[in-house]
Amino acid sequence: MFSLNNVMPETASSMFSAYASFATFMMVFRSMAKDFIPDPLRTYISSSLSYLFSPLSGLFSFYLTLAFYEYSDMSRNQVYDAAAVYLEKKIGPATQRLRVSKTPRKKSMGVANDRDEEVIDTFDNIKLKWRLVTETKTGNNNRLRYFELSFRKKHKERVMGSYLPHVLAQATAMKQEEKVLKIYTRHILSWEDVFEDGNTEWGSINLEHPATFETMALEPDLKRTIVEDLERFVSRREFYKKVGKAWKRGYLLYGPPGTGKSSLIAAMANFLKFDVFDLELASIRSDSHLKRVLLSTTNRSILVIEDIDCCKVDVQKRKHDSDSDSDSDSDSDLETEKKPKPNTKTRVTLSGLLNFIDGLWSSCGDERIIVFTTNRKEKLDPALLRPGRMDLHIHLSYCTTSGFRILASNYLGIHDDNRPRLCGEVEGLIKSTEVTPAEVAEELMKSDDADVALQGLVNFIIKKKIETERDMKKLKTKKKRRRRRRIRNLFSFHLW
Ligand SMILES: Nc1ncnc2c1ncn2[C@@H]1O[C@H](COP(=O)(O)OP(=O)(O)OP(=O)(O)O)[C@@H](O)[C@H]1O
Ligand SMILES: [Mg+2]
Repeated sequence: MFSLNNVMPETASSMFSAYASFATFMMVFRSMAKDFIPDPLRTYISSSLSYLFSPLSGLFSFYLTLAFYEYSDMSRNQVYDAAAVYLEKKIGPATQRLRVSKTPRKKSMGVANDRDEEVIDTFDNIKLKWRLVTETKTGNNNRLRYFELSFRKKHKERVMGSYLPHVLAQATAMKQEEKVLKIYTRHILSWEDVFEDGNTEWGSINLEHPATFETMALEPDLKRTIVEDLERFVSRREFYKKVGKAWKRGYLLYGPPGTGKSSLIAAMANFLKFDVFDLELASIRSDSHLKRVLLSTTNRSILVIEDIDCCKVDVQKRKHDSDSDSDSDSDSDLETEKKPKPNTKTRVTLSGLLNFIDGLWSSCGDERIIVFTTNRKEKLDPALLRPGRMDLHIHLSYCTTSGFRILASNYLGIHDDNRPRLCGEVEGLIKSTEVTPAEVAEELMKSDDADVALQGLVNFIIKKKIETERDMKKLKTKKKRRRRRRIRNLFSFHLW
C-alpha cells in the first residue's frame, strides 16, 4: 500500500508542491475556460490535462474508490445486487431524492436512494461513501449502472475483508425478511393425472398463514425446544457436512384434532422463511413417482404429509416383500407399475416413503424439513417412528392454563389480572376438562366483549365437562353390563 512515509522527504515535498501547483492551475484554468473557451473544446482540454496528470492525482489521493458494475461477464454482479438491497435501509437525512418501487413479489414498498445521491455508511469506525452512477452509452440506449464505494485507502484491507462480506450477509438477511412464502400443492386435474407418470407439477399460492410461535398456545418449554431445534438445524451446514449426514430434519406432530398441528407447521415456515410443499399421497402413483415429485421440491423448504395414518398408503403395515427399505424401482415394482389398477388410488409403499426420509437419494438437497402429522401415533408403523427417522416427536395436546393465557391475550388482548374471576374460573375448569385450543379459540372469537366471550367459554367448558362425565358413565355401565353378561354366559355354560 502506498504511504507518504515510504517516499524520501525531499522528493515527497517537491512532488507535493508540484501537485498543489497543478491543482491550483486547474482550478484557475477551469474558471477562465468557462468564460472564454467554447464547450466541446473546453471539455477536451480539461479531460486531456486530467488524463495527463491523473497518475499523479491518484498517488496523492488518500481515497480509494471501488466500482461495482451491474453486470460482470454477462451475468449479474452479486455485489451490485447486494449493495442495492443493503442501501435501501441507509437513507440519510441529507438525501434529496428517493426511488420508490413495489414489485408483485414484494410485501411492502421499496425505498432507495436515486442515482447520484450519496449515501454515507459507517462500519467499524470507517466512513464509507456510496453512490449509484448511471451512464447512458452513446449510440444506443444501453445504460451502464454501477455503485461507487469510496473510503480512505488505509482501510482497503478491512473494507475488502470485512465490510463487503458484511454487506453481502446483510443483503441476504434482508432479502429473506422480504421473502413472500409459498405453499405448493400438486394439481390433480383428473385421475388420468394421477396415473400420468411424468406429472410432477406443483402449483403454488402465497402462504399468508398468520401463525407464529408468539401466537401458538404451547407450553413454554415445548415452544423453546422447537425453536432451539430449528435454529440449531439451520445453523449446522458445516456440521452436517462433517458428519456426512444429509442436511434434513424430520418432525412428527401428533395429537388430537384442533391442537395446532397445521398451525405449528405454518409457524415453523414463517419462522424459518421456508416454503411449504403440502404433499397429498393420494396424488402419487407409485414409489418412483414419489421420488420424482419429491426431487422437484426446492431447498429451504418444509415438506408436509398430513394425517399420515389416514393416507391410502401402506403405512400402517410395512410391505412384507420389501422389508429392507429396498429401492422401489426394482423389477417387481416396475412390473406392477405397468398395469395400473383403476381402483387403486395410490400405491406408495412405506418403504418408498422411508427411502425418501433416510435413503441415499434423500441427500439430494439442502435444508429440508419433513413434517408428518397424525391424530393416532399408535397406528403408525414402528419403522416410521424409530430413532433417526423422525428426529423430533412433538405431542400437541389439550389446552393448558398457559395455552389459555396466550389465546386470551391474542384474541381478547387481556391478561389474567384484567379479569381475575373469569380467567380463574376458566383455568380451574381447563385443568379437569379436555378442551382443544381450537375450541377455546372458537369461543373467544364469539364476542368482542371480553367478559361475554370468557363467560361463553366458561359455559362451553362446563357443558363439555357434563357431557364427558355422562359419556364416561355410559361407557362404564356398558362395560359392567358386558362383564355381567360374560359371567352369566360362563355360568350357564357350566350348568349346561
Ligand atoms: N396450539 C394452538 N395455538 C393457537 N391456536 C391454535 C392452536 N391449536 C389450534 N389453534 C386454532 O385452531 C385452529 C385449528 O387448528 P389446526 O388446524 O392447527 O389443528 P390441527 O391439530 O391441525 O387439527 P387436525 O388434526 O384436525 O388437522 C387454528 O386455526 C388455530 O386458530
Ligand atoms: Mg391439521
